[in-house]
Order: sequence, then structure tokens, then C-alpha cells
Amino acid sequence: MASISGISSSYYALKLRNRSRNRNHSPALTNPFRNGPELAAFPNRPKLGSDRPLSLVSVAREVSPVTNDGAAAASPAAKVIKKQALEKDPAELWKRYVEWLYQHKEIGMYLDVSRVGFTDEFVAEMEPRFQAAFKAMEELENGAIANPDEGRMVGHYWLRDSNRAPTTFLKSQIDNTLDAICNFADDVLTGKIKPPSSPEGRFTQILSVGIGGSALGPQFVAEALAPDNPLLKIRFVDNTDPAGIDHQIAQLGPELASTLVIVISKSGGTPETRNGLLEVQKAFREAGLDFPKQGVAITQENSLLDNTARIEGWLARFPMFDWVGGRTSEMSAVGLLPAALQGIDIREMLAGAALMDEANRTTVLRNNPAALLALCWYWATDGVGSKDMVILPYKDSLLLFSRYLQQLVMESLGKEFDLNGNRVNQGISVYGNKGSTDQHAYIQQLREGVHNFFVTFIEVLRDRPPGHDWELEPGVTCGDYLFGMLQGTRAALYANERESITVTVQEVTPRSVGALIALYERAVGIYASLVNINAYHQPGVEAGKKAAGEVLALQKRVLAVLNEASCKQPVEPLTLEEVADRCHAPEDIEMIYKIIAHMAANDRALIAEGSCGSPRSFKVFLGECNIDELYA
Ligand SMILES: O=P(O)(O)OC[C@H]1O[C@](O)(CO)[C@@H](O)[C@@H]1O
Repeated sequence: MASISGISSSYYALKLRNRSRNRNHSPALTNPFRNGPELAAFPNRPKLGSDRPLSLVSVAREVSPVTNDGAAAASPAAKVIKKQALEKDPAELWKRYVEWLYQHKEIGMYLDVSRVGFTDEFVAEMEPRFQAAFKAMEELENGAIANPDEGRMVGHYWLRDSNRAPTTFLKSQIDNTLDAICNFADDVLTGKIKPPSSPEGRFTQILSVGIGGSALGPQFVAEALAPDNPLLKIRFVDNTDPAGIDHQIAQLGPELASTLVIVISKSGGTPETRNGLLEVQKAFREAGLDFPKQGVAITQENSLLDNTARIEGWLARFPMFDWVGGRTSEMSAVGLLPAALQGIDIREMLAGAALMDEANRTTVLRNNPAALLALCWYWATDGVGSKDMVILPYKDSLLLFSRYLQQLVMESLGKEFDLNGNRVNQGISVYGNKGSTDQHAYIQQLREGVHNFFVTFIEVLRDRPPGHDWELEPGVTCGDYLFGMLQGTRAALYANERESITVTVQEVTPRSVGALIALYERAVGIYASLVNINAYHQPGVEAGKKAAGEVLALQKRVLAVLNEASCKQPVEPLTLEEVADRCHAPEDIEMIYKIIAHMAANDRALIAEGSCGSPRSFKVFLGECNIDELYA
């Protein structure tokens, strides 16, 4: 053992004695997925305009959306939208309500935009731009390259009506995948496909590993539609938080043996998902279980994940298509397989989405629910995201709708540049939770505080399944209270000039949930056309991924430097400055400090002198010397 000089803590000395010479890693597998996904490079972005930050007003002035003939032109976004006090006369309001109310009978859905104050003049002014958006949507549905930066078609609408796919090959891919999903789910649910070593003799749990669009849809749908006691209960690993992953695995306990693990990643190389998989595989090894017999992959053909699953002989693989984006993938295998395994009627979800898509194909603005939503968003946010979208479903099962929409709206609309290369810094912020719960949290501010939002209420008419209701006081049920809370809040907000949209569904069913998803997917697409941005790429996310990759690369250099110093006799504890110098990265000293503090908190680096709270004074070394790494 190396002798140590100047070490003040016997605790650390004790730890040092107890450590092995080399770190014990879990056994390496021949797993191409474990070797680390490439963190994608930050794509070159056009250098346009100045880099100065723009105020909202100047953004509004600099926005140059297209007209219906495609030319950049002055538009309602380029002017300040003239707002007037909201209509308060009850008779006029009722007239406006009736005049603008949208209803879809087959879906059992209503859309009320009467509490958004757009004027007839505004609607008329927007009309040509809506016609341009409808045309762009038609071209998208016909297979145009609607995601120009990535050179991709955008085909999520074909998933619920495969006859619309632009080629017979794509149609058969969609149909075959749907059949394969239904057959696999049936076989699992009936016990024809079973886990190799479970005493139950059938799968009882699903562990879904994925993030972003590969998690949010399945999470929302599970919360909304899974039966109270499904044959297979679903859990999610949607982060690279080790404690969170441990929690899910601990909760599975012995049922890990009857857990179907579905790993979902369109790219097949997302770091968090890879880490989740490796952690779950480790748990399987430790439990003596054969992971491939319980593993399912949903990913693009030939991705890292796909190759891993193929080489290791996983139970099943389902395709994710190049032309479906993560945030619009709920009706692909990503959303359909987990839903089907929970006993949710996925063909009804698809039917609801298809009905909604059809309704959204009309070019008559007031009959087109997605266009009506986009109109309200544009009016409320001045076409520049000046107000936030607060989503308030008054139904517990729709709790995750706002989280789901957060990605759909913000990843789609939050863009620095428009399609003409102008810096526009577009987007609409989305947040929300559920009513009436939030009336006891943030409605106070919405009613009386800063006026920087508009609300979307999601109302569900059916309180409970038929035959279960009862009056908890004469003439009043529990659901009547929920109804009253929604209506009261809507009225109270409006009285204080706070605008709101109300989307009403008859019941939370696979059909209405499919329709809700389709409604918002289309509204986002139309709105993106109105503000002339690409809704289907996400260049900004790459910046964070690249920066994370750089931090991990720096950590490796820090470890190498500390290892070298820790292998000396006696061990040479280093100051932060010394570590930074030896890493040839004096400019990264703050990040190096954070790396060391994180490693120290996890017993992977030892503080010889001082404490992490006084970065200038502490000295650090590793608890062990890794000779192999030193001479590698
Ligand atoms: O399905 P993947 O490729 O693992 O990506 C997960 C998520 O990551 C993102 O690319 C953003 O980082 C999302 O668009 C996507 O839904």
C-alpha cells in the first residue's frame, strides 16, 4: 500500500486501506451498445444577424413569416397585435361561444375558443397564412421533405392511416409493424411468450427504458388509459439517475424474473437510455437472469441498439421509422407496444387519431380544430411566444398531458432561426399539472399575478364509469365539484382578462386520447408554418449533449492526472490549480472543481486537505493507484 503524507482524515486513510488496487468494474460484455454512443457534434448553424440578445418587441419586429405565396412579408407578428379588452357582456359572450364552438361528434370532443379575444379582423388577416399552412401540411402528408435540415419526410400521420403513406413499401412497413405488435402483445398476454425463469410462468411487469419522445408518450398513455389492475404493470427508467434506476429495480424485486424490458430509442444511441440498459442488464446478471430472453428493442434498423439486440438475440425487435420524430412517435411501436401490453385498445387510439387528422384536413379555418388552436396560440402569444401555455386537465388520469405537450410544443417550436435563416428565437413555454389540485398551488398567481400566460382547460364530461356515481350531498356529486372548480376558475380568470381555451372530451378513452394527441401534433405543425420554422428538428438539444460529452472527456483527463499523482510514493495530493495545469485546461478550473467535488461525494476521490467548500485550499488524490491505466 502506498504511504500517504499530509492526510488529515483517518476516515479516508481507512477507506484507502479497504480498497483494492484496481477499481472493480462489472464484468465487460461483448455489447456494442456499451461502448458509448457518439455524442453528436453541434451542427453548423447559419451565422445570421447579430448575436445581440433581442427583446420581445424587437423579435416581433424582426420576425418575417411567409405569406401564402411564400414571400417574406409584414404580418401580424411584425406588428404589435392590437388587443382590446375582452368581451364581458354575457349575451355577447354566449353568442361568441356558440358561433365559435367546434364539435367532433364521433370523437366526442368540443373545442371552445370563445375566451380568447381574437377579432374578426385578425382572423381575416391570418387567413392567407392559414391557407399556406394547410397547403404545407398537405404536401407534408404527401411525402414532401418537410424537415429540410435533416432531409427527412415527416410521416406520423401515415401511422394511423397507412393508405396515406406515399409508397406501398412504407404502407406495408406500417401495416406489418402494427400486426407484429398486436401478435406479440397477444402472445405475451396469453402466456404463449413467457419469461424463462419466473415462478408465475408469465410476464407480470414491463420496464420501459427510454427518454424524451421515447418515454413521454408511453408515460402519458399509461397514466391515462391503463386499467386499474393490468396483467402487466409498467414502470419507467427515463433518466441516467442511478438512484432513480435503483428505485425502479428495487420496486420490481423478485418480479424482475417476470419483467419484460422494452428499450426504446429512435437513434439507438442516446446516452441516458444506454446507461439505463446497462444498469438493468447488471441487475439481471446479479439476479442470475438471462436478459436477452426478456429484452425487447424499439429502434431504427441497424442502430447501435438494434445491432446489440440482434447480436445478443433479444426476445423481439420492433422498428422505429426514420420519418417519425421522437416527439410524434406515440402511434408508432414506441407508444403502441407498451400500450397494447397493458391491455389498451391501440386500434381505437389509432382510430381516434385518424378521425382527428381527417377533421384537421379541412381548409375552412373555423371547422379545423388544430387550426383554431394555432390561431389562439398566435393571438395569445403575439406570434412570438410572449405568453406561456398553461395546460390544466381537470382529471387525474390526464396529469401527464402537460409534460407530454411540453416536449411536443417546446422541442418543435423553440427555434433560433426561421426557415429563411432569420434569427427569430421562437417558441411557446408550456407547463401545467392538473385541476383542481393546482387551484391550491398556482392559480392565485394566474388570477392576480404576472399576466404572462394563457390557459388551456382540458375538461372530461364523464366523471366516473356509469353506475358508480353517488351524491355526497343532496344533488351534488364529487365530480360536480370538479366541474364547478373548472368552470369557476375559467370564469374568474376571464373576469381578470386572462384568456383560456377549453378542450372537452366526453370520456378518457383510447379514442379520445388518440384524438387529443393528433389534435396537438397538427396544431404544432400548423403553428410552425404560421411562424415559418421547422418544427421537426431539434438542433438546440445537441448543444447540451455535446457539452455533456466534453465534461465527461475532461473528467477522464482529471482522473488520469490524479491517478498518476496517486501512484507516486508517497502519494502526491494536488491542488485544483495543479490538476488544471496538468490537464492543460486552466480555463476549465471551475468545471474541474465540480468534477472533483462530484467524485469526492461518491467516494471516488479523496480530499487530503481542506474541504470541497473551500476550493482554493483543498488537495485531492485518488484512493487507489491504477497501475494498469498509468501504463496503458
Ligand atoms: O429516441 P431517442 O433517439 O433515444 O431520443 C430521445 C429524445 O432525444 C431527443 O433527440 C432530444 O435529445 C428527442 O427529440 C428524442 O425524443
